[in-house]
Amino acid sequence: MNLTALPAIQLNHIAETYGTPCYVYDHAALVSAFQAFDTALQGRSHLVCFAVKANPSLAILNTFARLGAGFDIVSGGELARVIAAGGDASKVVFSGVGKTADEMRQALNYGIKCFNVESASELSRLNQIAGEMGKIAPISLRVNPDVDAKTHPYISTGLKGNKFGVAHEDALRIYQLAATMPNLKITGIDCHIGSQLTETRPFADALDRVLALVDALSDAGITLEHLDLGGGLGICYDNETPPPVADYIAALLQKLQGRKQMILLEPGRALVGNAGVLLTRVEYLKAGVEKNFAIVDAAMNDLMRPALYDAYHAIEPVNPRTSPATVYEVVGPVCETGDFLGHERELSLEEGDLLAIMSAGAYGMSMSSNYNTRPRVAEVMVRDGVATLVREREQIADLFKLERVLEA
Ligand SMILES: Cc1ncc(COP(=O)(O)O)c(C=O)c1O
Ligand SMILES: N[C@@H](CCCC[NH3+])C(=O)O
Repeated sequence: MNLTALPAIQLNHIAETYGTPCYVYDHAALVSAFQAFDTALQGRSHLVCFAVKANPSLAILNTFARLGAGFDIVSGGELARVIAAGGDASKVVFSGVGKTADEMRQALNYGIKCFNVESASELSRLNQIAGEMGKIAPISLRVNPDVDAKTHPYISTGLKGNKFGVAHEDALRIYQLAATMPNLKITGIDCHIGSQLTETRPFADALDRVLALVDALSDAGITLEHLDLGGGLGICYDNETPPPVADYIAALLQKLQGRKQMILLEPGRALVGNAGVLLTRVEYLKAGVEKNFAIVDAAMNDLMRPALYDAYHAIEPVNPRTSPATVYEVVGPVCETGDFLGHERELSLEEGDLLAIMSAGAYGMSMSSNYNTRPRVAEVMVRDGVATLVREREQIADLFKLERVLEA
């Protein structure tokens, strides 16, 4: 996202009206990111399932639902959000290695499109629960293709040693097992190899492995209605050069020529990452012995990606100054040395300045916490120049309203 998308005058106004820290989302950027996927898939039966974990804001889910999106969920909570936001349960796929019995019941009751099953044990549990409910559960197996996604190890999911999916070499056998289970219907195959991928190659390699399985399944008499190729397309945070959506999809479609199945994708970051910024104000400037610190009012609990993955987010002054820049560590008020938002940033700052932490629309608010008893921040969406508060800032009393002290 570049700051010209949301003019400084508007960001200043949002900060004054709703306070900081505050996430701000650009509706037009959300729409155009979704349309890039949808358009590239035109002419194929397809469903773009937004990965809710990237940003579960009701306003964002509702924006995508209106555009016809499906949703990739990983919990009963995410399913409830999709429904609350006006999403269509019949366009929901349910991923995740640890689905509980209650979550399975909830999803069966809503009539989701497909369970992306990640183990043989999960298959048995789902078969049993569907049977108890007198329902047939639509399933695909999430296959782990053992392909290196070439991304941060914490967010790589398609290698043999990862907990996700069933091993490629076990998949045929487990599909055959599924075919014997009376309360399951095999509808697809699923594969997701990791997040923030910046090359097409790992996607293409994974697809080759998936298609080899599709053919083996077909030879074994198991036909599929859809192929779910997961999410994972990266965005530019700094100087990465991920393929444009159209090129990434063209590379997949080239391999899918002659195949009739519906194509599902589960993008998260690519739909929301560059549609959001985190606004924060400089509280103090502090000259240390070795480093200068810009202490801002946002912290690792609001945006944990830098602390967790050493991830880079550009930091831009909303109202740039012309005075000479200083090199700052941009840090928050949390009591951890790992509480930083940016290292060695050249900025010209004064206390009270407003900063925008860029590319914060994905895995920002969704991974925020109340660490240090900090209320989660407000969220604002801008559509056609109008800013709307889509989530109120938490009140401190909210943070302990579920707690009790022991009686004396
Ligand atoms: C199963 C599954 N699908 C989709 C996604 C979305 O990934 P991304 O935000 O990288 O597109 C994830 C997260 O990596 C995931 O685990
Ligand atoms: N939370 C990660 C992405 C994880 C994807 C979840 N499967 C990030 O911020 O980059």
